[in-house]
Amino acid sequence: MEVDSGLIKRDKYSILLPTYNERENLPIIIWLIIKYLDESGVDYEVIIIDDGSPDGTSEVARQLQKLYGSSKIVLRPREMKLGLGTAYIHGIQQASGNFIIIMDADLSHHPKFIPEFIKLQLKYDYDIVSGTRYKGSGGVYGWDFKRKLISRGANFLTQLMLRPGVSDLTGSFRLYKKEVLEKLILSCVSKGYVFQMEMIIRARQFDYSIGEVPISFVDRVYGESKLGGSEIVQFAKALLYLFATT
Ligand SMILES: Nc1nc2c(ncn2[C@@H]2O[C@H](COP(=O)(O)OP(=O)(O)O[C@H]3O[C@H](CO)[C@@H](O)[C@H](O)[C@@H]3O)[C@@H](O)[C@H]2O)c(=O)[nH]1
Repeated sequence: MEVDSGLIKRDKYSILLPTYNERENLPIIIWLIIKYLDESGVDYEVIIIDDGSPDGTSEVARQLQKLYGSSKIVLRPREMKLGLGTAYIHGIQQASGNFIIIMDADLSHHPKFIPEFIKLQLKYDYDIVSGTRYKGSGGVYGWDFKRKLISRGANFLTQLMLRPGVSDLTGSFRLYKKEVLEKLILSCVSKGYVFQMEMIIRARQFDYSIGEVPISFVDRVYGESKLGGSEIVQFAKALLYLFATT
């Protein structure tokens, strides 16, 4: 799909892929990103931010860089596990694009949606385009009842308490103008998964425009989610903090 050959020439998209134990998923997600973005004709790079995964993800990443070239695949120098929030910050520091796309590396987020994000951003000049599982044709596939309840509950409570007017607050598949993401990251206090929700709340504070693209979220086939009880506690604390301070 051609996105818009007139407008996109000046733009570059940096796709941030945080990884922790994604050895099996990484070659597939990279292949899919390259397929869909080469077809759409945009200029892009993929930045793999691995946290010293013990399963050898970084070795797979190095092989992929050799295969596709270092202008397309950028790697963060080897790090110990510093967490998702820090991974995003390191990714942005390495990004040479004027737009940043954040997505999971575990095949939950299909790269076929990226050209839709780009098209919507170009049409309305949105500061952020957020993937939504909870609007229009969006959906979640493969989660058990408990996980669906956690996600729905987190979204419902946040809508009720903070009224951000964005349908999916906990998802992480998003496109940002780079300067917008830099400002948001500096203003966010949360670490871990809850960070995604705070980004939207802060974006509303700064009056950034946000568009939404319905996406299908498919639970990973290989590997395990890193969401645990501590992330849920962190979410609840952050929600109360934001409710009290915004
Ligand atoms: N570098 C790095 N990457 C990490 C870390 N923890 C997780 N990741 C990477 O971040 C992505 C998402 O991690 P998962 O642990 O698989 O997330 P999930 O449970 O499927 O949760 C998804 O849905 C949530 C909302 O329902 C989202 O909040 C979350 O961001 C993610 O999209 C994957 O690419 C994973 O390898 C970390 O500490 N460091």
